[in-house]
Amino acid sequence: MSNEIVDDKSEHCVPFILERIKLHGDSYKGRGEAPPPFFIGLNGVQGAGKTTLVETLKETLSTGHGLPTLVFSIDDLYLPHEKQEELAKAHPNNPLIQHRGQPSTHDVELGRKLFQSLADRKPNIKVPSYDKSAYSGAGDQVPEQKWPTVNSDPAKPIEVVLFEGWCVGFRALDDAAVEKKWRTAKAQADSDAGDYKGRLGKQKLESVLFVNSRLRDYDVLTDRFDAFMLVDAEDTLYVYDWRLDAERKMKKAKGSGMSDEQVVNFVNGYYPAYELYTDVLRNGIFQDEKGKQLRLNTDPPPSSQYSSSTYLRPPFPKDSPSAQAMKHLDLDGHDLPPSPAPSSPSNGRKYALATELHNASSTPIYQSATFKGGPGQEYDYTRSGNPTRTQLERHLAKIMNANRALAVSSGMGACDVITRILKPGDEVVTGDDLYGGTNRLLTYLKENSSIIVRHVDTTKLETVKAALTDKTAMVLLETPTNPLIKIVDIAGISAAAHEANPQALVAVDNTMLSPYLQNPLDLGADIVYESGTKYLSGHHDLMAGVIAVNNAALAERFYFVINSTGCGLAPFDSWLLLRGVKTLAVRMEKQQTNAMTIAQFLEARGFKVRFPGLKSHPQYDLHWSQARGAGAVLSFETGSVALSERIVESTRLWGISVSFGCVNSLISMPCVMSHASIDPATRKERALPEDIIRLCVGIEDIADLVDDLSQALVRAGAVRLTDDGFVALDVNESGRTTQVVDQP
Ligand SMILES: N[C@@H](CCSC[C@H](N)C(=O)O)C(=O)O
Repeated sequence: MSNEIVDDKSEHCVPFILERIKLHGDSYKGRGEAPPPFFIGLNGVQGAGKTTLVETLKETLSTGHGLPTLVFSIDDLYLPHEKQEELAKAHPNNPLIQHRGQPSTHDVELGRKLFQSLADRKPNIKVPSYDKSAYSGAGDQVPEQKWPTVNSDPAKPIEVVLFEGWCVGFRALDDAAVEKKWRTAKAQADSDAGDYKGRLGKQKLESVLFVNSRLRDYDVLTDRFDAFMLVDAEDTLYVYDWRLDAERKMKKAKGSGMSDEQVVNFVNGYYPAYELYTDVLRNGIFQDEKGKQLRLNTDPPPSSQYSSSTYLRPPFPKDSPSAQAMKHLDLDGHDLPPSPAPSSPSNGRKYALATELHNASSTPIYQSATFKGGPGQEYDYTRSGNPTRTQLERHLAKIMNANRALAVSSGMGACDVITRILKPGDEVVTGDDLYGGTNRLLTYLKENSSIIVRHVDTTKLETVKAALTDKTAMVLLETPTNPLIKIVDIAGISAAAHEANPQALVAVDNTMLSPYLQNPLDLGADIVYESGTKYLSGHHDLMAGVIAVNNAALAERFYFVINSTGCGLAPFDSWLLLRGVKTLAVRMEKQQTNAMTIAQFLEARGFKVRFPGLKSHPQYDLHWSQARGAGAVLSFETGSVALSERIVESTRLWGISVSFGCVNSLISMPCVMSHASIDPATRKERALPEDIIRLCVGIEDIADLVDDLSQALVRAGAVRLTDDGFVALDVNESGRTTQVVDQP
C-alpha cells in the first residue's frame, strides 16, 4: 500500500465491511428484531491517510450501498477546555495530560451515551463536536446548540457508525505489563547505544500508568465494535515522516501550519502510546473472535528523514568522550518542559536552537525584530517570540521545576501579566508585608478595576483561611516577605485556597530565594514569579521578570497577555539573564554564607535582626521545611530613624540602593526607598518599622563587609563601645523613636 494520501485502502475495506454487515444482519435473523446499527472502529497511525479513507467509506456506504453512515472522530470527544484544564491542574507533574490527546483527555461517558442513542436509533441525536482552534489552539468543545444532528429523518436512521481516531481500539494493559514495557524502553533510552528512538522510556512510570488506568474506561466504546480496521505501519516511526510530509504540503497549500520541529514534538506527544498499545491492536482487539478485524499495512515513506533527522539526532556521536562524560544529561532536550514558542499548535521540546548554525558555546542573541519567511514559521516578530528568549524560557522552566516559563521586562511586569487575568469582583488575598511595587499595583486594581484586595497576616494560616471565600480568585504571597522577612506556609495556604475555591490561583513571589533555594510549584502553588533583576541575573545590569507555571492553558493565557501588551523580554536582556543565571548557584551560596555571618554579627551585638538563617527567627522551622537556604536579604532595627539614616549614610562598601540579589552588597531603608509607595498611614497600620534597615548581602570578602558595617555603626553612633568591641544602644541610649511615632 502506498503512503500517498490517495484512496488505495477502501478497495480492501469496503468488501470487509459489507461482509461483516451481512454477517451482523444474519446473526439477528430469527430473533424477531431488526439488527442494530453496525459499529466499526478504525485506528490509523497519523498521516497514513485515515481522513481520506473515512470520507471515501462514508460516501461508498451511504450512497453506493444505501447505508446511512456517521463518521465520528474520537477527537470530538475531547474534554471541554475547562475540564482539560482541571485535569492538567490535578496532575501537574504528568506532561502527558497537560494538553488534549492522550487517553484520559476524552469525555468517554459522552461517547457512551452517543453510541447508546445511535444503537437505539433515537431521533434527532446531537453529535458532539470539538473546535481545535479555540483557546489559541488548546481547543474546546463546541457549544451543544451547534452540534450537528443525525437521525432527523426517522425513515433513514444511521446504520453504520464509523468511529475513528489514533487511539481508537487501544485497550489498557495490566500495570505489570506497562511497567515491563516501560523498563525495557527506559533501559534502551538510558543505554549508551544511542539507538532508542521512542518516547516511552523518556516518561515517568507514574505518568504512563495514569494514562493506562484511564484507558480502561474506554472499553465501553471499544466493546461496542462489530468490526475493527487497523491502518498500520510496519514501523511506527514512519509516522514522523508522514506527518512531516502532510504538514509541509498543507503549509504550502494553506500558507500556515506547524514547523518541522513542531511536527516532531507533536508526534512525540503520542508516541509513548504507540509503543505501549500497537501490539494490542496487532494481536487483535476481539481476543478469540476471528475475522472481525482487518489490518492494512502501509508502505514505508519514500525516504525516512526521521532516522537522519536533526531533531532527534544526538548532539554528538554517542561513543564520543563528550557523550560518555555527559550521558546522565538530557543533551538532546527530550525531557525538557514544553517550549514556550509563540501560540503554536504544539509545544516544542527541543533544547538547542534550530537556527543556531555554528555550535556557538554561548546562546546567540537574535537581535532581530522580525523574521523572514511568511506565515507558518515559528518566529515572525520578536514581541511574539524570539529564539534567544525561547532559550531562556526553556532553561528557566527547567530550573524552576515548571512546565513552562515566560520572560517579561520586569518583575512588576510579571505581576501585571499575572493579575490581568483577574476580573471585577474577584477577590485577592495577600500579605500585610509586601513589596511596595506589588502593593501599589494591587491598590491600583482595587481602585480602578473593582478587584477586592484583602491584606492579612499571611504568617497565620487561620487568618488566611478566614479571608478566603469561594470568590477568592488569587492568593498572592511572598516568602520571605519584603522587608520584614516573615515566612508563610506555601503548602498550607495553597491547600486552603484550593479548598475554598478550586479555581483559585496561588501565586508566589519567589524573588528573595530564587529557584536555587525554593520551588513554590512543588509546594502546591499554581504560579511562581520572580524579578529576574535580582538573584536570577545577579549583576543589576538588566530588568527582567519571570513567570513559571505547570498548567499549560494558564501559561497560554499569560502568553496571550505578553504578546498582546508587548512586555516580552528583549533579546539582549534575555541573553544577559541567560548569562547571569549560569552563576546563580555559586553566587547564592557565597551570598547566603556572607549573609549568615552578617546576621550573626548584628544579633551578637544586640540588634533585632530578621533573617531565617538565625535560630531566633520565629518561623525558623517553617522556613526550613520549604526552602533549602536562608537567602541573603536580612533586616534589622536600631530603634531610631535618625540612627538608621546615619548608619546607611556612613557605609562605604555597602551601596545605598534599592533592589537585592546583586553580587554587590546593598543597604537601604525600605520605608523611604523600595516601600515608599506605601503611604505612611498604611505603613503604620501594618506596623512596618520606619527605622528598619535592609541589607542585601553580596559576594565580597566577608571581613571587608563586617569592617565597613562596623565603622558605619560606630560613626553613626548606633553602638556603645565596650572592652571587647561594641554593642547596640539600648532603648534609653538610642533615644528610641518607635516606628509608629517616628514617621518621616
Ligand atoms: N522606585 C522604585 C523602587 C524599586 S524597589 C525594587 C525592589 N523590588 C526592592 O524591593 O528593592 C519603585 O517605585 O517601584
